[in-house]
Amino acid sequence: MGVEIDIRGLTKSFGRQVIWRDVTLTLPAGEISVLLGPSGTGKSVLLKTLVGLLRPDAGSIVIEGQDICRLKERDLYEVRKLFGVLFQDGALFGSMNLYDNVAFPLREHTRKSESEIRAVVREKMDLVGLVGAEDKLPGELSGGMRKRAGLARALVLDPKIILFDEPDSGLDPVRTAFLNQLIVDLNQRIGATILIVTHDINTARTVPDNIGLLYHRHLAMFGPREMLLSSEESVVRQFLNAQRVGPIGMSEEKDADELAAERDTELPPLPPIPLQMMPSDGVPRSRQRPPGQWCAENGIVPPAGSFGGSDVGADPAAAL
Ligand SMILES: Nc1ncnc2c1ncn2[C@@H]1O[C@H](COP(=O)(O)OP(=O)(O)OP(=O)(O)O)[C@@H](O)[C@H]1O
Repeated sequence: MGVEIDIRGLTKSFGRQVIWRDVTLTLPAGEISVLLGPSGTGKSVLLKTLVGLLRPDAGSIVIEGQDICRLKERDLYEVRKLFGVLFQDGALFGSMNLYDNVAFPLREHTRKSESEIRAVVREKMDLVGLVGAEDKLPGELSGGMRKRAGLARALVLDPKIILFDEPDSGLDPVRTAFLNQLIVDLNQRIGATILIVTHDINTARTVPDNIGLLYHRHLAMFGPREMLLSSEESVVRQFLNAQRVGPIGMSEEKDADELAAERDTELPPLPPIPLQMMPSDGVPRSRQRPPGQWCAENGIVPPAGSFGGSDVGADPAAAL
């Protein structure tokens, strides 16, 4: 089962460049969260800070009662075992075949015998649909296969937290849909806490339980998927609906003249909130909320046509 990550007042600068300040959010245990934000807003820096590869200037990250920002390197090494990280390109060793790549963390961090390692590698390769490709070198694989191999390797130590850095980068929409399904199925199966950094709006709208948006050196909003998808907050609305009208410009922020020029531009209505992606077997994940529940509980009327026209508050399995 996953663990909660409690982030309070996190601030990070490189020299005089403030990346973000006072970032506060809780990643709920066992839920899937997505982090969005224009390029350069420090999403990857946040992921690296979560696994202790970068130290923040201020703030805390509490996991299982320990503030990892205050841990010594030796203790951090133990905490890192809670994490599985899928980097953008899979971060595989080019000279090792897939089997050895996936076995690597087990050989480095455990005392398992080679036959035990074989069983774990086979299970994870099976989970990501790569059985039979064990002898291939990373260079012989497509981008999607490399990502899946990277995911198998991220899973071998049975992580309680899985971080995905742009899992959809370089993938076509079909492969992205398959990978997203794999993430949802994985969450259902092992209950890990998952954080996905992505630029893919479709992923952000359909996969997570929660969405966060980094913008202008702070966390503009973080909360349940339906809260963000029904938000009238201009930056959230612009980003999640991929619109040009709004405060985000080509180089992050529009200036006063640009904003004044579009003051009278009428924004298109919010698009319907789509149904959340279900696990392949149609059984809702343990932390999955029925469609429309958040809106109903908070007195928000979702945009017309939301949830595929299903009844608000209906059982997600029934909505398929
Ligand atoms: N180790 C570092 N030293 C100095 N500056 C850094 C370092 N790592 C990142 N930065 C800077 O931090 C800022 C945020 O980078 P980051 O890669 O986290 O952005 P991002 O939101 O993930 O962008 P993208 O969506 O384009 O991947 C950038 O200006 C980058 O140059």
